[in-house]
Amino acid sequence: MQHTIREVRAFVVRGKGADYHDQGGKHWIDDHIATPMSGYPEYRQSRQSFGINVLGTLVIEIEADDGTVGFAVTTGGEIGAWIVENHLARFLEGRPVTDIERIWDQMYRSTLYYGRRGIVLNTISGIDLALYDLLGRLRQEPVYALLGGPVRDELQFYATGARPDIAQQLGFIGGKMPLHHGPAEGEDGLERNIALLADMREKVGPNFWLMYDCWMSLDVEYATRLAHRAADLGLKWIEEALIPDDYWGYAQLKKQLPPGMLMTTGEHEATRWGFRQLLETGVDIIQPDVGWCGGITELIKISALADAHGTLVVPHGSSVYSYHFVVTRTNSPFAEFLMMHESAEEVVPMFSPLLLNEPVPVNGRLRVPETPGFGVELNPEVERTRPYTH
Ligand SMILES: C[C@H](O)[C@H](O)[C@@H](O)[C@@H](O)C(=O)O
Ligand SMILES: [Mg+2]
Repeated sequence: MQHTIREVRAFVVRGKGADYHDQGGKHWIDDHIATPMSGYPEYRQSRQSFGINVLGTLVIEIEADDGTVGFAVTTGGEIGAWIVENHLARFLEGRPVTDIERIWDQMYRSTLYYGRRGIVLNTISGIDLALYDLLGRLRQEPVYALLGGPVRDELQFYATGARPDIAQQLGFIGGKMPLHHGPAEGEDGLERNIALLADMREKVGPNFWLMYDCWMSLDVEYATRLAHRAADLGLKWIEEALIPDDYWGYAQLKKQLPPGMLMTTGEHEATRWGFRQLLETGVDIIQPDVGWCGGITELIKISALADAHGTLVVPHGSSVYSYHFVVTRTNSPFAEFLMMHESAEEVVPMFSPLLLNEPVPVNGRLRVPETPGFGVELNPEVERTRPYTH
């Protein structure tokens, strides 16, 4: 039976949730982490000081003609809600739920004059994810079954956070740390970056994966020096060393890295075109966020392009939205789990407290639940507002 879309609704949630950088108190994720703003000392201690958490969470609900509601969450807040209600809803309401490709193409093409990447693609991603959630609920199938089914029984994860030593004890296959010091802090900062890595290598032994996430904070020269110093400590990959638009810098960095060290990036890239340009740099692993790159519909295309290049796709941590995708792709052998516990010492749901039934890895592994859609529900105790209607 064909179902049509009755209404699209957009809500905003403030605090934690999908805008996972929006944490309070003393959280490892906001503790002097190197960023593109680190050249300004006043913005060096905290990423919230320059606004990493200004957007907030965007919640998108899509209701079918029989009352079934699919939803998804992403980073987008009030700006995303405005785009949904005032621009994109027109391409969904009254249309078959299965019109996913046509809806995506119209959302992308109709926003090209002000979109292409960033908040507009976050919003398009959120709508696309909500459509897949709705379709899964209508068909009573998990999203991974709509994507061709699992190619592995369970997912294995590396953990991102301040404590790779604890991640090792918790059964993860590796630990990715945020880089704390960028070029503006000179040789002293570089030595401190290396000292932290050396200390962690001492704690985890020679074989546990250790990675640095540079969050767009470096230049080619500094990243090259850091990589060569870190090679002796077995750094497995250097992540997002440069700003996303510097494809030329990434191509240069890839040529200058020590043999065997991987170059990874992509969480702030979007669309098959952006990733085509990134793949031409020789990047070893791309890390699209399914809530930011264009959703499942676009990530399928990005992943196939990467597969043809022999490039792995390990999506940026985005909870169930990446798990249902990764489990169906042969070139996604493992996934990321972001440790959102404030000291990264415990496994807690990534988007907590926003979602009910949000699964987490146990001993670094997870069987994706067979529950219809993405298998999660919105927590009714989390306050949300609908700032616009149409
Ligand atoms: C840990 C990093 O600084 C970011 O906060 C993180 O969101 C992202 O870059 C990641 O790869 O998990
Ligand atoms: Mg990253």
